[in-house]
Amino acid sequence: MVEVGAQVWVVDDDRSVRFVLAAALAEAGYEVSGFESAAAALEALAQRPPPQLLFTDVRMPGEDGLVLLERLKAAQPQLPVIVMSAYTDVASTAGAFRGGAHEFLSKPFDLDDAVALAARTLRPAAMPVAATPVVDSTDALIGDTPAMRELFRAIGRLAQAPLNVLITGETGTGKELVARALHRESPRARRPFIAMNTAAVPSELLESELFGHEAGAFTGAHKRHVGRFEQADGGTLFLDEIGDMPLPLQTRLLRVLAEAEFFRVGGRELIRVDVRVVAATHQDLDALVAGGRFRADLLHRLDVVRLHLPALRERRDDVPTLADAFLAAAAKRFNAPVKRLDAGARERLRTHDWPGNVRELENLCWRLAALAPGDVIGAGDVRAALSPGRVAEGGGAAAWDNALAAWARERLAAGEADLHAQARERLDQVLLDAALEHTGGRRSEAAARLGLGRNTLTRKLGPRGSARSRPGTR
Ligand SMILES: Nc1ncnc2c1ncn2[C@@H]1O[C@H](COP(=O)(O)OP(=O)(O)OP(=O)(O)O)[C@@H](O)[C@H]1O
Repeated sequence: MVEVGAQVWVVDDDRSVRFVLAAALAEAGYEVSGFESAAAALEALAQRPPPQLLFTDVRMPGEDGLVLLERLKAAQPQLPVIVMSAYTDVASTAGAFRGGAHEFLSKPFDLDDAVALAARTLRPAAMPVAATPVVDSTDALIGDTPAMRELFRAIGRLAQAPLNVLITGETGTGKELVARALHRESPRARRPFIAMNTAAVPSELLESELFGHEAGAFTGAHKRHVGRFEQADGGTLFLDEIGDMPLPLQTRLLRVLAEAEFFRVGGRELIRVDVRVVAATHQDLDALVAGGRFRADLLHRLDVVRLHLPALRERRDDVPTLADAFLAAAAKRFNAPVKRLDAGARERLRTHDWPGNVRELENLCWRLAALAPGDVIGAGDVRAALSPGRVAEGGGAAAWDNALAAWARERLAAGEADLHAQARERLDQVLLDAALEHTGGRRSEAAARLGLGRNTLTRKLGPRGSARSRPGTR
């Protein structure tokens, strides 16, 4: 039942917003008063009974809507406040929810939605939200499409709640950035954010990575190691690629999540932790559960709330904005003037399919910033940078392509026939050497980093393998 006759206040310096919202609410049966500033609303509050619901804009001359929210929450903690703003970034939505906003309404909004929201709000009692210190925002999530605005609202709201969150979405859609935003805007912001990519750690090391081990717990464990759970105490643990977690470890993780305590590997001391777990995956976990490869009970525990990140091709209007931001970041890093995209380039970017999502776009922009001649980037430059073989990864890809093409041309000119086999062998060698160097000779880790099985890596290493890996390493 809508509480008809309830008092609703609308605070906005924009007369037309005030007018149309007040009219729509009045038509729905509410008693509406409009105010053009925070000061006017506060003054009225000192003189008459408070309303049952208040809508406020954020940016207004004088004190802004968030200050008004703060004052209202101090004076009338139970009064639900709906914050309206054209700025739907995470910092704004989180700021509003942190200040105790009941809801966040992105402008421009549909009047019917606003009225429905008022009705919903006035039905049950409003939920008070704990206040926390404001934290600076970095790693801004960019996006202005409806899907992203919805996501930002959800992040703002969820950051305050001590719930586990599961983030789904294709590779490169920004899952880690969302996890960081959830942490940054949460009451845990001053404690650590610890990330672990399940797929990047060899399965035999995962348990000790997560829970730590005591000295001598297994061969090679010379010193006590504090696991990620302990490192994240009081903060947030981000478990990326959770779908890759082996079943036995899923069982252990489930137990730890249920009990908030565990033993280090080989340890006797019971470790208690207070950790919020945010997990992410690009896989369909429900399908993995159906196939018996992921525990249903673990999924339920991680998936208290699910945030889905749309693929970039589902929000094409964000592409030019993201591209501008990446070009600006690249220019800053190169200490060079910012390159601009002309209309053709923007359209070419918008219509690309982006299998690698935002990461692919980011890499492309860095290539364009480094390689496109001139300060204005045209459709031709974009097309060249998008040409096959250059799409997915890495700022050095263009140089690599050029070197490979030169090599191929040379061999073809020399009349050679089995170029592909030769190229593959070189590719394997270069990748393996780089990965082994990176991991200090640890083969399992090198294989995981390359996305190869350990047996495949050993096969590729061939006879040279035994000479290369260090004694005692795995
Ligand atoms: N909305 C966004 N605004 C700005 N940058 C973004 C956005 N989404 C993603 N990025 C950038 O794209 C890159 C990939 O993002 P991120 O690592 O969060 O993706 P992911 O979904 O976790 O990828 P994966 O599944 O491969 O781990 C990062 O450099 C990130 O900063």
